[in-house]
Amino acid sequence: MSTVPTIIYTKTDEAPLLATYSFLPIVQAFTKHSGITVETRDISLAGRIIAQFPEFLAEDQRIGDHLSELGALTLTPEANIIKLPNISASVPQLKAAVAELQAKGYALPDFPESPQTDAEKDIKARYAKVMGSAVNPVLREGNSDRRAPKAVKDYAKAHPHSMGAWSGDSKTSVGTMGGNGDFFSNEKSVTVADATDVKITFTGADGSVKVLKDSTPLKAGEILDATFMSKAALVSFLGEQIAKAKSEGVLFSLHMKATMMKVSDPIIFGHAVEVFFKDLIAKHADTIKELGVDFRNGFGDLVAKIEKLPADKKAEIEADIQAAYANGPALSMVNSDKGITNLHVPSDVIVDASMPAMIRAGGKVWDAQGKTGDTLAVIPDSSYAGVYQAVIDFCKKNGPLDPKTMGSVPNVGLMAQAAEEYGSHNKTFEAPAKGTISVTDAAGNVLLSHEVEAGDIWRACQTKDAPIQDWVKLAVNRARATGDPAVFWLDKNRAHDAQLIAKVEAYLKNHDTSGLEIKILAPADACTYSLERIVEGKDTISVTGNVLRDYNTDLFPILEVGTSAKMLSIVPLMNGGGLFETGAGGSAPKHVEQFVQENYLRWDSLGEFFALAPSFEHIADTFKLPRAKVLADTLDTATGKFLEFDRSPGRKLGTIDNRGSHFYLALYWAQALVEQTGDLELQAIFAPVAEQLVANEAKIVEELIAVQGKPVDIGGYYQPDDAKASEALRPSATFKAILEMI
Ligand SMILES: NC(=O)C1=CN([C@@H]2O[C@H](COP(=O)(O)OP(=O)(O)OC[C@H]3O[C@@H](n4cnc5c(N)ncnc54)[C@H](OP(=O)(O)O)[C@@H]3O)[C@@H](O)[C@H]2O)C=CC1
Ligand SMILES: O=C(O)CCC(=O)C(=O)O
Ligand SMILES: [Mg+2]
Repeated sequence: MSTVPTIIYTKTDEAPLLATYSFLPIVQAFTKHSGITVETRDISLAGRIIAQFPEFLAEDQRIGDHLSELGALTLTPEANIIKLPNISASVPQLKAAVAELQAKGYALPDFPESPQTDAEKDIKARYAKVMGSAVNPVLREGNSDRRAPKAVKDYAKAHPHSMGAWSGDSKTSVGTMGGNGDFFSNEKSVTVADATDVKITFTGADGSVKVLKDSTPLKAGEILDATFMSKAALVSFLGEQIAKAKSEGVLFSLHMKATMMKVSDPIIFGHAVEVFFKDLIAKHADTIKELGVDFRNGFGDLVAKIEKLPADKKAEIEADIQAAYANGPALSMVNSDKGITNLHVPSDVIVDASMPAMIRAGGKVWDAQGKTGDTLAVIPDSSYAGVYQAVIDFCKKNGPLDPKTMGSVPNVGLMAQAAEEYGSHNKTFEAPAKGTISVTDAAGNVLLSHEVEAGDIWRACQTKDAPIQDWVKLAVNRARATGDPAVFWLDKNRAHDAQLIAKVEAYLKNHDTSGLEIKILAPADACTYSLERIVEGKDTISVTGNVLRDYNTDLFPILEVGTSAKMLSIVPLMNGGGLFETGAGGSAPKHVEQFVQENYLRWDSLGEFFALAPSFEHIADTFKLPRAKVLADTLDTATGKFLEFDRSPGRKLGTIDNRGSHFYLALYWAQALVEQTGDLELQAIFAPVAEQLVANEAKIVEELIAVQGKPVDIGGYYQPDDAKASEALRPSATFKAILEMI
């Protein structure tokens, strides 16, 4: 065990990275006399790309594989990681990041779209390692406990965020395939009694055999599922939905998770683009082929590549694009000013955040004119789509939820060791032809098999037993700690869930559940049950699998407290370490755009504050370091005061932004350190600091606000220049000087 208490503060991307330039120096100053070391590790997209290609780069450009290092650390009891959100890159983002780094002098290889040689295949495989959700599954060696702290709920009740109106005649609804060839309907699941190693094989109708994955070790008691989405069913479903949106006069929107489901969902996304623009694509098939357009990267891939065409050809295609828009249903927009539609980039619209935002807005999305309208929200697979329909039905009947009075739905999520769908990407395949895909164990027994057609998307998912036991324990602990009902969102009619229910029922018996209300309900029913309670101001713990963990921890926070940035998000690692995620949301790309345009950062760091307190507590416990507990308690007090005085970033220029909010946190933290009497040495150290911060409040705030309103250069998007970014994010000389006193 390491002897120096160390917090690893992750260096990530976009808005959280910008916030780090301002906040980390504060954390380092406040921990300086505590015996705690605060170090960073670079898990940004740029850092992860660089780490893959050492031999292409100069010595001083190389970065070690910090992600693997942290992955190993999560297996140890002293692991203590503050994990900020990072980019889960789609192909367009990956290419943009590579281009930026190349322009900065990094001799990285281009991303090979269709690799031919072994060397190109190796390069593509290395890039594949950093694509999509490549970070979280490595670090999440524990299950998740996400909830809105009481102070945040109280704040939302006192300062309710806006909620769009919902009327009974809203035409918004969810479109999903249902029992028609989707993942839900085709799922098969087994629990293996003994450890084994399974092989995934495709056998063509012509008798040819291809091993898709040679080895997947399973532990005793592990659940293994397999399922597929029929391409034919999907394509015909998408055609129907597009026609339906048009006939109902609502905006068509598609909601996928192409980042986390990085193999299956870009394929589905690509089909949606191809169906929507069917005539255009048929008419220009040859040109599209020549240009090497890949619709899995979104319609934007075509829009970008036609730039290379001669002017007349380009104009012809552009006119046909306009005709396609005019012919189809109106498309929901990501950015109507720039003409970016829902189908442009697969990572622009991500279901966990996009559906709650739509629901919060009263069932509305943006149209091409910048107005809002009702939508047919298409979520092809029906495993979880019903949850959103349940919320929509509830709001249509009862009107919008009221943040002033509503209860809460915290979440206990099964995610350790890449549980369920989010661990499926290395076991997801597009069927090469008509045939059978089978999973056989080490003894040659067929565990699962499906008849597939060319293009069907087949996937297998694993869920280990130890994480399930840990998850059940965590659920019981939360129910005991709160007295609230705990509902397992599991559907006995779904193959995987049926296996899980058997385990849940067995493992609940290992715990004292007397007096606790524990239920198992199918997801949509569990959602309705929780909503019926939420309007009565009651809390209901949602105990879910990995995907619903992701969905629910944006859905309920966004409705309850306006954003998932304010969530406490703890991952008690199974070997005793702690992973403290900051909030439950992402890296807020649009905040960066605003920052570089007008030097204003709207990012709210409450998630970071909430993560840091239990991180200190973990150190206090693990290293028997009372001073760490003092830091935790005083930070808690400071965060409470921060909420009470409403010091989160404002929404408009001229108010304090992220940097000002950090100043106030520092001020309140210093004051709390002075007010405590348990550690007199710390009290003495922080007395002059608190005094200086109070005395200079007006000056510091003025210095922080003075820089707003003009563009600012941070020297890069994916890899900002540290010196420039640090200067931009720490514009108050007075505040800096006071921190240096510590
Ligand atoms: N843990 C992780 O590493 C996660 C990473 N991601 C990644 O983040 C990127 C963007 O994902 P996306 O789905 O757009 O979701 P985001 O959560 O980044 O953005 C959705 C919106 O949430 C609001 N928001 C989120 N966090 C904050 C914050 N701290 N302060 C203020 N507002 C906030 C903002 O909108 P508003 O105007 O409504 O306030 C923001 O535009 C992707 O690359 C995705 O893969 C996503 C989720 C988790
Ligand atoms: O890892 C990712 O890509 C996103 C994670 C996420 O959305 C979540 O855990 O809530
Ligand atoms: Mg999420």
